[in-house]
Amino acid sequence: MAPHLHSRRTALSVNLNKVALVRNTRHLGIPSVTRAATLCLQAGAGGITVHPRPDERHIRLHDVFDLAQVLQAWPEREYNIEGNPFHNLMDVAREVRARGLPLHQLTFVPDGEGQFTSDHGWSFPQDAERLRPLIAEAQALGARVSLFMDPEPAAMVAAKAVGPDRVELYTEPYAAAWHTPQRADQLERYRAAAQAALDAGLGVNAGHDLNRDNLTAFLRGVPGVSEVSIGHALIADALELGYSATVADYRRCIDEAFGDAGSSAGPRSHRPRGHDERVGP
Ligand SMILES: CC(=O)[C@@H](O)[C@H](O)COP(=O)(O)O
Ligand SMILES: NCC(=O)COP(=O)(O)O
Repeated sequence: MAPHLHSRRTALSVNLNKVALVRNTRHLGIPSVTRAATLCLQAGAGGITVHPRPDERHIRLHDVFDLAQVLQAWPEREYNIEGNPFHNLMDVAREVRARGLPLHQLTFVPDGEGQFTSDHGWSFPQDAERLRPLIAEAQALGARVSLFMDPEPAAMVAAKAVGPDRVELYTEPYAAAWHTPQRADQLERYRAAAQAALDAGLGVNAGHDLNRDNLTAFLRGVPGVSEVSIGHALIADALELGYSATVADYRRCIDEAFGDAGSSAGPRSHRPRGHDERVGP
C-alpha cells in the first residue's frame, strides 16, 4: 500500500524502561537513563516514553523527574508518560506539572499492578465513565491523552466519546504474526482500527513489540500514525548497535514508509538481530 503522504511523518518516541531495568540490578547508576535519553534525542528521536509501574521494577519516580528535566532542554521533543490512571499515574502527572516540568502526553494503560507487561487495552463501554474525569484532569494539566486500545474498530467511537485526543493501538498481535501466514490479516485489522479512530476524530499512536523488521510495513499499511513508542526491541538493538545508530536506524524505517529511503543519513542496516529461544513468562 502506498505510503500515507498526506500524513505528517510518524514520530519515534523511545521507551527507556529497559535501560532502567538493567540499571536497577546494581547500585552503580549505570546504564544511565538520562544519558540514554540525551543520546536518543541527539540522534533525532521525537521524544521519550516511560512507564513508571507501581512496583518500580524499572522506571523509578526519580527517573520521571530527571527525564522531565532532560526534556526541558529539548522543547520541540515530547515527553510521554504511560501508566494506569487508577493506580499511580495521575499522582505522578500532578507532581511533574506541580514542579513546572514538561509533560506532553499521558498514555492511559489498564495494566494490573504486578502485570508482566502491557497486554490489553481499555474496554468500552465498561471503562467509559470512570475514565472520563481523569482524561479531563490530565488535559487540564496540559497533557494530550492517549488511550491504550486493542485494534477494534467498533470501540473507537465509544473511546472518542470520553474525550481523549488519541488512541495507542496495542501492536503485540501484529508483531507476533509477523513471521506467520496471518501477517496480512493482522495488518488489515490495524488498518481498519486506525481508520475507524481517524474517522471518529482521534489521533493514532502505536506501540508494543514494534521493531526494525516490522515497523516499515506497519506504517505503510496503517494510516495516519502520529507516533510510535518503541522500547524493548530498540534497547535490545542499542545493546548491539549503540543508541545513536539504533535511533537512526528506526528513523530510517519510518522514512522508508514515507517513501524517503535513505533520507536519514544513508540506508538502514539490515543486521539480523540475534534471538534467544522464546522464554515464557
Ligand atoms: C504500554 C506498553 O505497551 C509499553 O509501553 C509498556 O511500557 C511496556 O511495559 P514494560 O516495559 O514494563 O514491558
Ligand atoms: N507504548 C509502547 C511502548 O512504549 C514500548 O513498548 P515496547 O517497545 O517496549 O514493547
